[in-house]
Parts: sequence; C-alpha cells; structure tokens
Amino acid sequence: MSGQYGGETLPGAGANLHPPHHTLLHHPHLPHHPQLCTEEDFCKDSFSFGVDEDEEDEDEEDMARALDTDKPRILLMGLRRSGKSSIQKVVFHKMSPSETLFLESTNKIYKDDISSSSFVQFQIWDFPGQVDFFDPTFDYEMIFRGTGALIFVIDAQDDYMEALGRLHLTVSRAYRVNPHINFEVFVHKVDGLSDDHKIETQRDVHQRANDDLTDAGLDQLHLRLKEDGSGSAYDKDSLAIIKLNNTTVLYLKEVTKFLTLVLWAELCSGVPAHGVLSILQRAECCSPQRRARDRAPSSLQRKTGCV
Ligand SMILES: Nc1nc2c(ncn2[C@@H]2O[C@H](COP(=O)(O)OP(=O)(O)OP(=O)(O)O)[C@@H](O)[C@H]2O)c(=O)[nH]1
Repeated sequence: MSGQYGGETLPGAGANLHPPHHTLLHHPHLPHHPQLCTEEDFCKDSFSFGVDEDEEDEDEEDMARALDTDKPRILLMGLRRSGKSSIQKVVFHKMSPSETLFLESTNKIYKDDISSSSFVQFQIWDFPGQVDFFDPTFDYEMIFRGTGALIFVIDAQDDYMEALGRLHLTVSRAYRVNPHINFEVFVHKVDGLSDDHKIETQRDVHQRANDDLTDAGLDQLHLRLKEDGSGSAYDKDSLAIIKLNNTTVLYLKEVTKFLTLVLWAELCSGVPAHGVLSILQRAECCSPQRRARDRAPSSLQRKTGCV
C-alpha cells in the first residue's frame, strides 16, 4: 500500500501502518454520546463473536442492549481492509483520511450510536472483515432482522472476485432473514484508478453482483451501486441514498478524490452542506411540521421522495 492517501504523505506510512493508538475519534461538533468518545471507550462499546470466554458474558450483554433498541441500524460489511472503519470514522467522527492509515483491523463488531437529536438517531455497526455466518456465537438472524440498511464495501484496488462471492453470500442470507433491508454496494478506494477504470470497475461489479443474484433465483433483489457510472463521480446524482425507515434518509456522497463519503443534504435550502452534523440537522427539516412550513420541494427532495 502506498503511504500517500488523502492528499498527505505521512512520514513512515507504509513502513508501520499500525501503531498502537491514534487520536480522538469524537468530533467536538458531534453531540456527545457516551458511546462516542476515545478509542478506549469506543472499544468497550463493542461486542464480538468467537471471543475469549471471560469476555463472552459482557459481549452478550452488549449485544442484547444493542439489539434492544428501536434505532435504525446500518451494517458496514465487506472483506478485510476494504475500508469499512475508515468510512465510518471519516464520515461520522471527522477523522482525516490520512489518519485511517493507522487504523487497526477490526476484530469485533463495533457499534456506534449516532444521536444528533431526538429525531435523527441510528446505529452504525462496523463488522470485522470476515464474518463467519456459521459461527454459532454469531446470531446473524437476530442482527439482520432489525437492520435498516447494509452497506457492503468493496476495495476497487484489489481483486474483487472474492469480495463479490462474499457480497453474494451476505446479501442472500440477509435478504432471506429480512427482505426489507436496503442494500448498498460501495466500490471504495477508487482514488487509485483512472476515471475510465473506475467506471469500468463499478459497472463490472454491478453487473456481476446482480448476475450472481439472478443465478441464485434472487432476481427480485436488484443491487444498486453508490455510483451508477453514468456521470462524474462528483455529480450530485451519484448520491447514495439510504432510506432507513420512513423518517430517516441518509445521503452519502463522494466529494474528494481520495476518500470517500460525506453526508450531504440539500433537503430544505437547496444549498449543499457537508458533514454529518449538517445533514443530521437538515434531515430534521424533513419532519412533517417543518415540511409544512417549507416552500416547493427541490429536485433532490423530489428524487428521494422526501417531500
Ligand atoms: N487508497 C485508499 N485507501 C483507503 C481508503 N479508505 C481506506 N483506506 C485504507 O485502507 C486500509 C484499511 O482500512 P480499514 O478502514 O481499516 O478497513 P476495514 O475494512 O475496516 O478493515 P478490517 O477491520 O480488517 O475489516 C487503511 O490503511 C486505510 O487507510 C480510500 O478511499 N483510498
């Protein structure tokens, strides 16, 4: 892996990508939540499968607590090192892309409560690279049952055939448990690809993923990609729109050449706003009371049905 990523070259990057700790995960402008603090706090607020016995009780309690909530849940899944934790931390914790070089591999499921207000609340669950559906301590049925959206991350710089196999397994299992899950495929790490190669990769992933589903008799399940390849990666039409339920809609957009996604909303003002806080605040504009006060819907509002 190159040491350059996110526009900055880090001294020693590449030589040692995993020093023991990185800095704060909590962004001062995000509403404080006990589950969004330092790395230590963050780690405590996780649960796992296939762990040491003495950790098991605690993990089960965490799991029970996490499942016992009405908050919409987004799962981040994909192969090891595909960039799941980076997406989560850049989007929701304002970590800089270059800092993600130092992220350690996730070996537990990390759940993250995002609570911007009483109106917009949801959980992001970041999974370790290789979820073992056959591990008896991993109750995937229970997890999928309460899931609103599943984001599958694919590393575009890697050979993605294995990722496609894993995507198929994951989506077909999840769909059988809960056909209402919103599936999103993020072809990630496109910064290393030329524009043509990027579009080609996205199309190929899309085609193969849907062909696999059709072959498995799941043609009613058509996967959408974050990018449709029809225009620039930075067009606002290339937004990933994740509807978690009837009231919460997330918008994820690739805005820099290097990484990834920021939440974006122009729900009410028509003026794009970047950053998780702004979208979460703006998402509140979608409340029925607020909508009643607002004027004619923007094109994005019409597109998303959030009018
Ligand atoms: N070039 C490039 N590298 C990225 C991008 N996003 C993440 N990375 C790097 O990819 C590596 C793996 O990122 P992680 O976020 O830890 O990946 P993960 O999927 O959570 O990995 P596991 O925890 O092992 O499942 C890190 O070194 C990141 O800096 C990107 O958009 N472009």
